[in-house]
Formats: sequence, structure tokens, C-alpha cells
Amino acid sequence: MNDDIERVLYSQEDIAAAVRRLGKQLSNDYRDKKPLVVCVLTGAVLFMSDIIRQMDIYLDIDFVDVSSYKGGTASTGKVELIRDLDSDVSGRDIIFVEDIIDTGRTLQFLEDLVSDRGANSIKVCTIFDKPEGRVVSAKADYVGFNVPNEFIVGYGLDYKGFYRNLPYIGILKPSIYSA
Ligand SMILES: O=P(O)(O)OC[C@H]1O[C@H](OP(=O)(O)OP(=O)(O)O)[C@H](O)[C@@H]1O
Ligand code: HPA
Repeated sequence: MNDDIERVLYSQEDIAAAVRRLGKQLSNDYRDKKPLVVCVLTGAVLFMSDIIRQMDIYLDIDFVDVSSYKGGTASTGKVELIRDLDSDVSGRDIIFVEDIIDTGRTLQFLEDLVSDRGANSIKVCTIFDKPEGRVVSAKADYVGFNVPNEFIVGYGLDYKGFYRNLPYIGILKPSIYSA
């Protein structure tokens, strides 16, 4: 699997340092709030498990699954809710934990969902942000790295379901897409 990577963009150490920085910021900003931290499945599972261990505050967690990529490199444009939250979000301070914001469609869908249900505040923490990919307006409040407009894999991010278990972020060799 490592042989499929053409270039490493962010090492395991780069990512760990960014997670520590974001965890500190969130701990300061949410010290008295007991936020509900929502992991956006599946890509954010690695980041979620790392970031909550860097947050020295009271919080609870939930999971939501939406999908719009169907395994390829291009958004289908349609966001589907696959697994809803278990929690009542009314009056809660929500932090969405994402692996990447690209077109912004997933985030827009999720913000509408919890805003319609009466959340008190909604913020987004993403380890990767790809501003050049935006087709709808969506903004992350806590960002690990701004990434170039290329398809990236690793640290939870997949291509056709694979590469999520790479501990770093890389770009695939062009031959992988034509295989
Ligand atoms: O800003 P967007 O263009 O909407 O892209 C971002 C979303 O795309 C990926 O999810 P995907 O739908 O591929 O599901 P997955 O997390 O299960 O891989 C990623 O995990 C984000 O949730
Ligand atoms: O660059 C990406 N890589 C993997 N999954 C993604 N989902 C949105 N953008 C990406």
C-alpha cells in the first residue's frame, strides 16, 4: 500500500503537532461548555480519536454518517444521511470533527441539520481544509492544514475505501487511478 504513494504531504509527526495545537485551542474555548463533539464518519475516525484525547474538558461524543463521494475522487453533488445522531442537539454546543472540507457540501448539510434541531452553537474542526475545492460556502473554525487542490489519502481519507489506515497524508501515483 505504501508503494502506491507518489508524495507525502504531511508526516505522522506533522499531524500529531497540529492535533495537539487544535486540542489546546478547543480546550480553552470550550472550558465551561460541555460540548457535544460529533465525528463525521467514516473519514474523521482517526482524527476524532486523537483530538478528543487532547481536550482536557468535559465533553460527550456522537457520530453521524453522510456520504457524497461513493468511493471515487469527485463529489456526486448529493449528500446522503446514512446514520443519524443519537443525541438530542437542542440547546447544545456542537463541534463537528471532520477530516476534510472540500466542496463544502457535507458541512453545509450537517450545519443545516443541527441548526434546524435547535443547536445553541455550531463550530467545525477539520484537520484538512481544501479552500480551492469549494462550490458552496462553508467555513471551518479550527483547521489543521490548508491543503492544495489535489486528491489526498491517508489519516482516515480514502480512495475507493482504501488507504484510510496510512498514518500520514499522501498523493497517489497517477497509475493507481488508471488501474
Ligand atoms: O466538502 P465535501 O466535498 O462535502 O467533502 C468532504 C467530505 O467528503 C468525505 O466524506 P465521504 O462522503 O467521502 O465519506 P467517508 O468519510 O465515508 O469517506 C470527507 O470525509 C468529508 O466528510
Ligand atoms: O482529497 C480528498 N481525499 C479523500 N476524500 C476526500 N473527500 C473530499 N476530498 C477528499
